[in-house]
Amino acid sequence: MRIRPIAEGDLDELQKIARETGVGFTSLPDNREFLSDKIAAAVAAFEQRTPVERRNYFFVLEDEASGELAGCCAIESQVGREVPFYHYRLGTLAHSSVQLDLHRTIDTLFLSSDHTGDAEVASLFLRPQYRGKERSHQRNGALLSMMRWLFMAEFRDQFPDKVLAEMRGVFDERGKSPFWECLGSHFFPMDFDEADRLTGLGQKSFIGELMPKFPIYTPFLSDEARACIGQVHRDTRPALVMLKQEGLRWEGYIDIFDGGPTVEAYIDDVRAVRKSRCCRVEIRASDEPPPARPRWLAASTVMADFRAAWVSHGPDEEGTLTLSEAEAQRLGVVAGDSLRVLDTEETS
Ligand SMILES: CC(C)(COP(=O)(O)OP(=O)(O)OC[C@H]1O[C@@H](n2cnc3c(N)ncnc32)[C@H](O)[C@@H]1OP(=O)(O)O)[C@@H](O)C(=O)NCCC(=O)NCCSC(=O)CCC(=O)O
Ligand SMILES: NC(=[NH2+])NCCC[C@H](N)C(=O)O
Repeated sequence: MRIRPIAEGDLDELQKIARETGVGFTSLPDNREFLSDKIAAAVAAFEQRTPVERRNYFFVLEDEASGELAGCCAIESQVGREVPFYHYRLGTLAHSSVQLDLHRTIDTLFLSSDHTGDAEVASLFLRPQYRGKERSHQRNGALLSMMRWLFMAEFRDQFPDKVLAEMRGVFDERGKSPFWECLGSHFFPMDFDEADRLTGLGQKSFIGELMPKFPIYTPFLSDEARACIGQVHRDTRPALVMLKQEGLRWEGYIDIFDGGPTVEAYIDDVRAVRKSRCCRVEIRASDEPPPARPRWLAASTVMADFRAAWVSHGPDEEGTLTLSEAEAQRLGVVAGDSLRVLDTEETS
């Protein structure tokens, strides 16, 4: 399995993935023209033809044996530069009366665009047949999620100080979002799917304009809606676990439609950004069977034709990484090239 930038020829496969993503997966609506534009924008980003603050790097995970796309992920260099990027921030208002000797604090949602200019990791999706439960030895989900930190560490000067991720919120068994039903639907007369589709197509700001701007006291929401605040969709839990392991935290920002949490960090504080390092490649003649659970992640140090994959060993004390022929080919390197590596099991 290897990661590479998306290419023009991937449109059919990307559309298949878009159909599989399901409710609340905003960034991949099943719209061929949109997906085609997304690919073109990504190709231009990897070729560094777009300004650094407008780059949407879109990666795919490719099954070398079948040529099939197993999944995808993305990094947006800066959000909210073209259209406003809204959240609700969960804050506290204190209400007190000295005369009555009463002091109350009430949770309140404030409309914000505090994350304007931050980078975003997004669009993390692995087809079900490639997920942990089916093929636990391959750590495909971790490869997709974590390779983005190697990319950001390598091209650090092209990213801002902070990074965020918006997580899919909670939906009931009928696919309805209790948060949307209680809040958004009063201001925008359509179901969540339609609002989410418009958002994915880039029209979130226009919907955002119509959402309530004054602070919302959460006791006015239904119990079901309140219970969604900061909670994620079942299928998104592994994605959140992986981000938290890298040090991203929920600071009280939520999605204005489904209440899903936004997690964030300073890029320089992200564990994998801090721990990854460059090494020089050597090639060995013999092949060995891959380890039962790969721990070393390697990625290109060049942007055009970027690659990332698991490798069976880490670098030695001199910083030399010895790869098998197959690994070198997978990563598009020859002896003497450099790669960025990460020990994914190294803690803190
Ligand atoms: C998120 C992924 C790609 C993850 O892939 P897998 O399911 O194969 O993951 P996995 O290898 O089984 O697990 C990854 C890590 O999470 C841990 N883990 C797995 N399941 C867990 C659970 N239920 N609760 C807590 N932890 C769990 C494992 O220990 C593992 O770490 P170790 O390997 O270290 O043991 C997939 O589940 C998926 O496509 N989900 C549906 C789409 C989705 O909701 N995507 C997120 C949307 S939100 C978004 O895109 C923004 C976030 C982002 O871009 O990162
Ligand atoms: N609250 C939400 N539903 N946010 C969107 C989450 C999905 C994911 N971050 C994406 O890029 O599509």
